[in-house]
Amino acid sequence: MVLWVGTSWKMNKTRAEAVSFATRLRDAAAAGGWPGVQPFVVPSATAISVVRDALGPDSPVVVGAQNAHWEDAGAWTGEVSVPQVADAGATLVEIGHSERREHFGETDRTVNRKVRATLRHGLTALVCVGESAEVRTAGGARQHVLSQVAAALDRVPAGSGVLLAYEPVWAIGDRGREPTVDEVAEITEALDAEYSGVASGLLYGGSVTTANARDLLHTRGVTGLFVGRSAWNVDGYLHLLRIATDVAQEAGRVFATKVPR
Ligand SMILES: O=C(CO)COP(=O)(O)O
Repeated sequence: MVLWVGTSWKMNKTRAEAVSFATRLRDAAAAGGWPGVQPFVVPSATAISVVRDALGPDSPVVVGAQNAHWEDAGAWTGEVSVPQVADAGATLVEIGHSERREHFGETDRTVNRKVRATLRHGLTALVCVGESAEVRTAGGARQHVLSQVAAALDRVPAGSGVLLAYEPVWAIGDRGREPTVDEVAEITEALDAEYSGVASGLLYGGSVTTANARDLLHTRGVTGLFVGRSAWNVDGYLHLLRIATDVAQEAGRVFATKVPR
């Protein structure tokens, strides 16, 4: 068991900015790294290959893609496929982020197709789920998230290399509200009870900061963090990785000291 701590850069960073971030990460990894923590970065598709190269061949840092189509190739203008992002150096694909569900028509069905395509090619699928403010206010958060995960994992066997990220829509981004630990635990506990045998990690995402990361990592069911704004600056990300390393080494948690890419 490791703590997965990563960042999606969303639609940010030129290749030069991405390389400069990755170079600092490479140097920090060489200086001792983060025992018990699995770092990952999810650049725009344009920067996947330069980030992979800048990290170097033996880097412990996983590189991901923010999206990939369910078909391997074909007439799908504007899309990228799993084999294409793998060719660029990604070993993980983020699927079903709420911004993609809201703005780009992602549904539980397309999420499931993308998960299965990702696993078919041997990449890790990072499946994002989470309820809107309206659903939470109406008392349906737990049921909503459980049904999103059930749909995403339809016909996905246990131990396939799936990570889940619980990202409540109301907590994400500039207009997001920081959650309480109890709000997160209500969902992560339920996901842990239902899916700990299927998913190899359960991350929390949405308004994570260096101030709340420790508490979130101690929240029941949570085994990682998926971070936007607080990790877009490499110093912020390195700070979060140090916090996670401390949590990983605290008594009561047993983590591997070196994990494969
Ligand atoms: O969407 C997120 C990660 O996927 C979280 O974004 P923020 O950390 O900026 O709220």
